[in-house]
Amino acid sequence: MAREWTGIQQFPLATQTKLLELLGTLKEKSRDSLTILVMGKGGVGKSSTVNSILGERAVAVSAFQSDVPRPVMVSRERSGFTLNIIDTPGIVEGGYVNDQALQLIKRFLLNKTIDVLLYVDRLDSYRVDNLDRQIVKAITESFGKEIWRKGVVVLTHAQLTPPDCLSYDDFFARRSEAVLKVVDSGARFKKHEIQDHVIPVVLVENSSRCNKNDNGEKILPNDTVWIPSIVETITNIATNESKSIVVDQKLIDGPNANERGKVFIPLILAFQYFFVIKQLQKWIKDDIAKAPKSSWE
Ligand SMILES: Nc1nc2c(ncn2[C@@H]2O[C@H](COP(=O)(O)OP(=O)(O)OP(=O)(O)O)[C@@H](O)[C@H]2O)c(=O)[nH]1
Repeated sequence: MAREWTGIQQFPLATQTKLLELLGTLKEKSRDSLTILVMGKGGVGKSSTVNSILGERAVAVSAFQSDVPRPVMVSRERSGFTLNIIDTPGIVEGGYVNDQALQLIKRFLLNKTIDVLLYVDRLDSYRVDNLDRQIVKAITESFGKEIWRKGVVVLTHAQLTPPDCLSYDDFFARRSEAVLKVVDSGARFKKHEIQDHVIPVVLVENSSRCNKNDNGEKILPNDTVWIPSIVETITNIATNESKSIVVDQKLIDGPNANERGKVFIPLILAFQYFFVIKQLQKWIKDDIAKAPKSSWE
C-alpha cells in the first residue's frame, strides 16, 4: 500500500504547484502510476536523489556503502496518483560489477514495469572509465537496450565551480557528452539510433547547502530550478513513444542456450527424412531388385 505523499508539502509553493501540474499532465494521459528505477555506481547520490524528489528522508543515505545491498521501493500517493521509486545499491565491488547484487535487483523487479530509468553519476568527475562501461553493459544485458529509451542520465553534486578556463555550461556539456558516449556504446546503439533518441541529462544538487531563488526553490549555478526540472524530464520520458519495460521471468532468465535453434529441429528432421532416410530406402530397394534371384525363390 502506498503512503500519502506528504513530502510534497515540504517544497516551496512554486515547486509544489509545478509538481502538481506535472502529475495532472500524467493523469490527462491516463497514467495513474509511475515506476522509476534508480541505478548507478555506489555513493554517487542515488538515495539522496530519491529523497530530494520525494521531499522526505524515505531511504537511508550514507557516506559509506551499505552493508546489505538490497533494493528498496518507496511508494507515495497523491490525488489518486501513485509514484513508485526503486532505489538500488551500487552494483560495483572491488572494481567489478557484482553479479550477485545484479541478480538480487533483477529478482526484486520481477513482475514490475519500469517506466523510467534514472542512471545516476556525479557531475564533478573528470573522466569516465571501464567501470562505467561495465555498469551500462550490465544494465543493458539485464533489461535489454530498450531500457535506455526510458533512460535519464542524472548528474549529482551539480553545485560546483568549474576550473578557471571553463564556464559552468561548457563543463556540463563536456561531462554530459562523456557520460552519454559511454551509455551509447555500452547500450550498443547504432549511429542512427543515437540520432533518433537523445538520452536527456539532468543536474541535481542534493546538499542542503544548495542555493535557492527568491521563492525558496533550490537552484543550480545555471539558475535551473532543478526539482521541477527533473520531474518534468521524468514525465516526458514516461510518456514518450517507447514502451515501458516489463520485467518478467523470461527477461530475468536471459537468453537460454537450450532454446536457441529449437525452431530448426523440425526442419532438420524433415531434411533427414526426405533426403537421407528416403534415399537409403530407395538404394536398398534398388539393390534388392538388382540382386540375382536364387533358384528356390
Ligand atoms: N554535496 C553533495 N553531496 C551529495 C549529493 N548527493 C549525495 N551526496 C552525498 O554523497 C554520499 C552518498 O550519497 P548516497 O545518496 O547514499 O549515494 P548512493 O549512490 O545511494 O550510495 P549507495 O547506496 O552506497 O550506492 C552521502 O554522504 C551524501 O550526503 C549531492 O548532490 N551533493
